[in-house]
Order: sequence, then C-alpha cells, then structure tokens
Amino acid sequence: MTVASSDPRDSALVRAARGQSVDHTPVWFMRQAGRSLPEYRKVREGVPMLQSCRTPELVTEITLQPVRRHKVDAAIFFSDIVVPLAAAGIDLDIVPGTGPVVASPVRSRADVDALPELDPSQIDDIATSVGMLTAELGGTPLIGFAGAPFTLASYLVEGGPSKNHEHTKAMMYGDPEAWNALCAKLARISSTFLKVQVQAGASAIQLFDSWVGALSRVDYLTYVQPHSAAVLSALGELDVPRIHFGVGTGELLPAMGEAGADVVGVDFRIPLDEAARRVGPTYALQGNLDPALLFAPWEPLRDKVIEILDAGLGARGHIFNLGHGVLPTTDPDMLTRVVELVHEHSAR
Ligand SMILES: Cc1c2[nH]c(c1CCC(=O)O)Cc1[nH]c(c(CCC(=O)O)c1C)Cc1[nH]c(c(CCC(=O)O)c1C)Cc1[nH]c(c(C)c1CCC(=O)O)C2
Repeated sequence: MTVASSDPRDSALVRAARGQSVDHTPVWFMRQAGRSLPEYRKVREGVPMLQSCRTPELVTEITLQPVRRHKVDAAIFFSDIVVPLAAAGIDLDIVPGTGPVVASPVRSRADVDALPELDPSQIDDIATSVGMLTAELGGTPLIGFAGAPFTLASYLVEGGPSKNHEHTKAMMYGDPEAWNALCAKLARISSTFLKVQVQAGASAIQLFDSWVGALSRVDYLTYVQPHSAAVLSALGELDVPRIHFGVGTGELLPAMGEAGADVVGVDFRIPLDEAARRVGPTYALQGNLDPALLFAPWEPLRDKVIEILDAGLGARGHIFNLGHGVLPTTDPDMLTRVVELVHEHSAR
C-alpha cells in the first residue's frame, strides 16, 4: 500500500513503471491535452502549434488542463516530437489536420551531414516550462517525451506524414551509412531533449516510435533498435522510468523492451495478456484501450476497460492508457468516466 506523498517518485505511475506495488492502477492518456478539450481549443485560438509549444505559460496551462479535468495519474508535457528539430534550426512546420511538414526532405548523405545538432541552450524555454509545471503538479508526475529516431527520420526523409515510408526504407536499404548517420544524429537530438526535461523535473519519460510498426522484426533489429537503445541508455544515469511505445508493434514488443525500456507501450491490436506473455516478467506494460471505443456505448466500453485492467495484473506492472492518442472528436466526459472506473475497479 502506498501512502499519500507529494514526491512524484512515490506516485502510482512511477511505482507501476518500476514493477513496485501500487494502491491502484495508474491511468493517463496519450494526447490527453489537445483538441478533445474545449478549454484547449480556447487557449490555442490564433496561436500556431510550434509557437504554443515554445511559450511556457501556454505549455503549463495546456499540460495541466487534462489533469484538472480528468484526475489522471500523470501529466504529459505539452510539446511535439518535432519541437527539438525545429529548435535545432530545421525548417519545418506543424500543419493543422496534417502534422509535421519539412521544407527540404532529407534524401542523401549530404542532406544528413547538413542537419544541425541541438544545443541544450536552444531549448531553455523547455526547461522553464518543465520547472513551472512541476511546481504546480506537486506529487503528480510529469512525463517528458521525445520521438524515437525511426519516427523522426520518417518525417524528415518523407517530408511529412507517410503511409508507406517508401523513401525512408529506400535510404535504409540503399544507403545504410547515411541512414545510420541520420539516426545517430536524431538519437543525440532526442537524448538532449529528454535530458533537459528530466533535469528540469520530469519524473518519467516516453520515447514515441509511433510508426515503427511499419518494419519487420529483422529490419527493426538491424536498422532501428541500436539507435533507440542509444537514446534510452543516455537516460540511464538519470534514474527515471522509461516508457517505449509504437503503433502496430505486436511483433516488436520484446525487441522494444530490449532497446532499454522499463515499460513497453502496447497498441490495441493485441490483447494485453498476450503482450505480457510476449515481453515476459522483465517489463511493465502500458495500454491498451482502442481510442475508437470511447465512441461506443458505456456498457461494452466498461467491460473492455475491466478486461484490460484484469489482464494487466499478469504483467510486471501496468499503466492504463489508450492504444494510441485521444481522437480529436472524443467526448471528454468519457475519458473522465474511464479514469473513475480504472481507479474504482483497480483499488487494492
Ligand atoms: C507522431 C507524433 C507527432 N507528435 C507526437 C507524436 C507521437 C505520438 C503519436 O503517435 O501520436 C507527440 C505529441 N504531440 C503532442 C503531444 C502532447 C502531449 C499529449 O499527448 O497530450 C505529444 C506527446 C501534441 C500535438 N501535436 C499535434 C497536435 C495537434 C495540434 C492542434 O491542436 O492543431 C497536438 C495537440 C500535431 C501533430 N504532430 C504530429 C501529428 C501526427 C500531429 C497531428 C496532426 C493533426 O491531426 O492536426 C507528430
């Protein structure tokens, strides 16, 4: 039984991530801050996404909104995976309804070599935002995050969102040296972005490799895992739990754990008890309610939440989450109800 404490290291989220006992299953939602909340749409009015991410007062307000409203067990830092790339000087924008769009796609070794590094001094505002947030959050942990090298590389090489990642795979296979140089650079940028967040007070981190499910296991092990491992091991000395998530990664879950995670994020395509069997007793799990089920009637939704909570008991630790981000048209009251149910049903 955990006692109430104002130290986020004693929170249910951090304890579950470490495989320690908890008094309830912690819950948060990917994209809990965002368009599903009217209070978010209000404060974002007229402010471009990248500018919002670099304005500490706005980052603090937006990050706190879902914590106040839903009583989730963690805040996720309001930012974006491309913020450190833009901060380093790469010309890109986040286009509403589309996602990140890069002015000059990276297609050759020369393009890779021309990419800048990120100096921590270029993201002083990120440290400021995290400091303001942790002061407000008290015992509620703040999760810092970054994009993993493959997912960032896909945006840079394709020039924007991609279904098939064809230019990315073409570089991976056609010029492995350029590919490895690109991913090594992105690993350094992500490590810096994460370290700044943790040193400023984040209590856990999540490395998003959202699109890595596009790869076979062998390609993942050959071309991607070493670079993700470099990011996760760079965080090792800072002693915060590391969550590693991607979409469509049923075949990659053990390999993503072995990249150096403490918690493996699971999407909704495989049952959580099957995920627990696949990763074994070494890793805690996070997941995995289908975000589309928040549009279903309460009864089947409730049954699914309970099924996931019960399956999670078979893992080293369980953090309840969605299998991917909150969809923008979700009724936020459904999220609040899910949080209440998770807390009620999992109370030990
Ligand atoms: C792939 C990826 C991106 N960004 C991110 C990922 C990994 C997570 C995932 O798999 O979803 C990470 C991210 N982006 C955002 C967060 C905020 C924290 C949170 O989860 O609440 C996080 C963790 C805010 C955001 N990032 C973005 C928004 C929407 C901006 C808006 O409100 O207009 C938000 C709230 C923009 C963005 N940025 C990206 C996409 C695909 C989009 C959506 C495009 C759109 O539909 O408009 C790239």
